Amino acid sequence: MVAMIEVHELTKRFGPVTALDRLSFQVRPGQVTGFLGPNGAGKSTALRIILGLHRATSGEALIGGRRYDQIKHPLHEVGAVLDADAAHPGRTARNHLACLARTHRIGSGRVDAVLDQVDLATVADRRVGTYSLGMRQRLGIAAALLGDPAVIVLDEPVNGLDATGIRWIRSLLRDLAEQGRTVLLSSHLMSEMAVTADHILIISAGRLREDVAMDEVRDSLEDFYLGAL
Ligand SMILES: Nc1ncnc2c1ncn2[C@@H]1O[C@H](COP(=O)(O)OP(=O)(O)OP(=O)(O)O)[C@@H](O)[C@H]1O
Repeated sequence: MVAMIEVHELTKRFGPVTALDRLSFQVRPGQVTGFLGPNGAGKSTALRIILGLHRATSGEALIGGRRYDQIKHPLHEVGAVLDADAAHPGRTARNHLACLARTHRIGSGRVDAVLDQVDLATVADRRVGTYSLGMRQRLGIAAALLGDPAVIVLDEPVNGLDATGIRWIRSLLRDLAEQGRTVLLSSHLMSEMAVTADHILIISAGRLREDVAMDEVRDSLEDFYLGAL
């Protein structure tokens, strides 16, 4: 189930704006990789191209050697959390996950498994509209894990979460990486990356500035980061 993310010379223009400028990097299995950069650096754009939601102007992004649109059963291979509000507020969490499972030919037993994994089992029959932000984040993660994917991509997963929620996500991501999965998460928070990521990719103005093991820079991360921009 090992799969790498490979980004080759990715360029994305929105009219006159160059959001990504020949961006290249690889994300390896078995570790948490942090995708770090200031607001507007191009992080979300790159993640959206990796996940087939934007088309690149040039270059390509591959998951396990294939573009997202070439993957036959994407939920089985890639789990993504881009937006905590993807579920309809009138639905229960269980219902939301069961529909996703049915649509993607995932066994219904996975619904209970992921509800347990994200600690929502006791509230699974409540409507999502009554959930806190932290609970909605957990539900987004449950949906991403439903197909037991080897690759997990999260855009700013700790935004708006309290200390307990942040610690919970951190330990979940560590567990997923230890299981040999490829975990990529974006953030503009260096402090969060210092305790979560094994490896960091720093981008600014759509270009890769650094690609480095966290152990090499942890002690001076702020200086390193600001120096890289
Ligand atoms: N759909 C779009 N249309 C036009 N410009 C866009 C679009 N999406 C992104 N951009 C521009 O591309 C650049 C990169 O934006 P992006 O959202 O990828 O950055 P980011 O690193 O994710 O930032 P943030 O941390 O603020 O989310 C910005 O200049 C942004 O304004």
